Amino acid sequence: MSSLQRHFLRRVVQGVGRERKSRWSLITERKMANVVNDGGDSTEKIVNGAVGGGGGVEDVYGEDFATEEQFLTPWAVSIASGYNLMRDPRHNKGTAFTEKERDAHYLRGLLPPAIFTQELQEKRLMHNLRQFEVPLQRYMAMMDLQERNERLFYKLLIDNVEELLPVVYTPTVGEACQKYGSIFRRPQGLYISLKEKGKILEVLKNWPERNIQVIVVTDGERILGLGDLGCQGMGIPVGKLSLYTALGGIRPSACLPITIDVGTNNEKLLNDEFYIGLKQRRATGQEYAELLEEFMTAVKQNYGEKVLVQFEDFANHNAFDLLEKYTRSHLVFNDDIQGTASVVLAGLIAALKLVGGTLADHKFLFLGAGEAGTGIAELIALEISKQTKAPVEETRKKIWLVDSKGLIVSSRKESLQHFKKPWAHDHEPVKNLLDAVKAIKPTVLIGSSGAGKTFTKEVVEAMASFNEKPLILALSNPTSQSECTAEEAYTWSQGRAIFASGSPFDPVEYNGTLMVPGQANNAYIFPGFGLGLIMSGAIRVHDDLLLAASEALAVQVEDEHFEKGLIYPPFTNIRKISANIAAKVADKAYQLGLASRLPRPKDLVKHAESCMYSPLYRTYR
Ligand SMILES: O=C([O-])CC(=O)C(=O)O
Ligand SMILES: [Mg+2]
Repeated sequence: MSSLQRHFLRRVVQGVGRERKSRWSLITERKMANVVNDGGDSTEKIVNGAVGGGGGVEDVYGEDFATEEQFLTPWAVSIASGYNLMRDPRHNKGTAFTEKERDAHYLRGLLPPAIFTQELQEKRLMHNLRQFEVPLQRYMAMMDLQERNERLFYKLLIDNVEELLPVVYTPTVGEACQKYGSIFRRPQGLYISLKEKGKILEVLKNWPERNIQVIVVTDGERILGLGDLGCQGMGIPVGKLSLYTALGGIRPSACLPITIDVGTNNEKLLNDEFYIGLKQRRATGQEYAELLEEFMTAVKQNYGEKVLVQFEDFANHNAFDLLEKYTRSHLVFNDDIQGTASVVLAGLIAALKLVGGTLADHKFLFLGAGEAGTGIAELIALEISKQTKAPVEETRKKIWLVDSKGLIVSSRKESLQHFKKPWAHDHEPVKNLLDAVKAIKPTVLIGSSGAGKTFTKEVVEAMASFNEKPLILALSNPTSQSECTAEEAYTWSQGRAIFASGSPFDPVEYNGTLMVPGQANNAYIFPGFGLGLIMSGAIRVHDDLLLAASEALAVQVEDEHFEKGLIYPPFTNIRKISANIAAKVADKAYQLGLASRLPRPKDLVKHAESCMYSPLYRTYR
């Protein structure tokens, strides 16, 4: 018996209860088996699990996978029919099961007689959701829906993306992580703690899905700008992966959220009776490195080398090292360093239409020299180098960073962490941000410190005193950590600032004009970027792929957006945007010889669209 067969058998034995045979679920499992067995290289559409764009098609899985014999193999026994089918969020349709399905799948009497369309269910749920005034209640209602009816969850999220992104993602996900222990209902991902040391491969095998394409992993040490939330950081991988599906079209069963629990240094959590993690201080050094090494090895062993591992919300001191260590052996991507960099670069490229000049004509000042700050700075330097052919050592000199000790200058070089060293330029010491703004006179001010309210009135006024249109990006999340609000940026610059922030702000009226702030959030990039990697079968990430993603996003800002002062397109079109990003990333991967899925599809945009998961219900025969 193969390990896959054993796995399914285990699922059956683990009390799935009834052993009624239902064709569609068998066929689903067979398809997964095929994908796993052929190493993921069957047709691309199957690889990404979207058949003909999904929904509404009779028996979309086709009959060809199933023979009577396969029906009788033990591991292929139906895992859901009747009551269990309704309890299976991946296949449940609730009141939308048709008469035929109710007959065929033992659902008679288990549902009230009315049959709803998915649209009507959506309308009802959106109405219910809007009754909750507290964002966290909306978050919990959405998580409940995801646990109950996955396709409906994604339909809501995709159709109402601007309204629901702040609910399942920043800022609300931040609060959810802070309170994760009390609101915890069902595990939504894998927890790998120090207790699992030596057994990580086995733990991975406990996850019910085999064909994983994207893992988002955190160790919870720097959750958004909220600091160490330990094991409760799980909300972040869960939220990011729901965006991978909703925004990038990766099918949900291919997504795996993981939290690595090496303890927490958060005293409040250590003393909280509802804390769900290990109650010990963080393991560091060799103990930490060994656990991560075991994890990365197990991931590759279990899922192959094309699984994308996205590092999320690790603290600076681990994030850079992990990325550097695994970038040559695994398909890894750090969203906070690389995803944020790519989205900000896109915004800057787009903003040139409003502020004029080339990137090389601008001067950049950052508050915050961690993952986001140095990641963005480096990508800007690379792009300028690409455009001007100047060496990157030169182009870095247009970029200045301020950390907690003031402007980073060469006289500090010895005491700097390695990721700050490239930014230590010659200048006399400057103690604080305001003085740095006055001394450097940047055209672009970027906040990436995780510290809220740090772009004070004086700082914004200084920016506005020597820039006609100061470009101000307050990237820290969630909203409470934003360097300034949209209203402050507009008011203090007399309505001249071009402003975008990591967490969303509502439009602001200034002197009778409605100012619309953009959201410079990595959610624009990682879903499409990941799709591009997956559909091309990329085996490594390269900086040029990030640059390709930035350029792909920037060109999708249209005149009507610029007229409103926006430097990002609205999220409403995000799936189309993601398909375009995916196509450009895949194209670059093919050019660089990093793509393993051959032959290269001719029309990569169309191909990306055809690979995307559709949340529409399927009809079960
Ligand atoms: O999650 C977000 O909204 C953006 C992000 O990666 C972070 O702030 O760490
Ligand atoms: Mg993050």
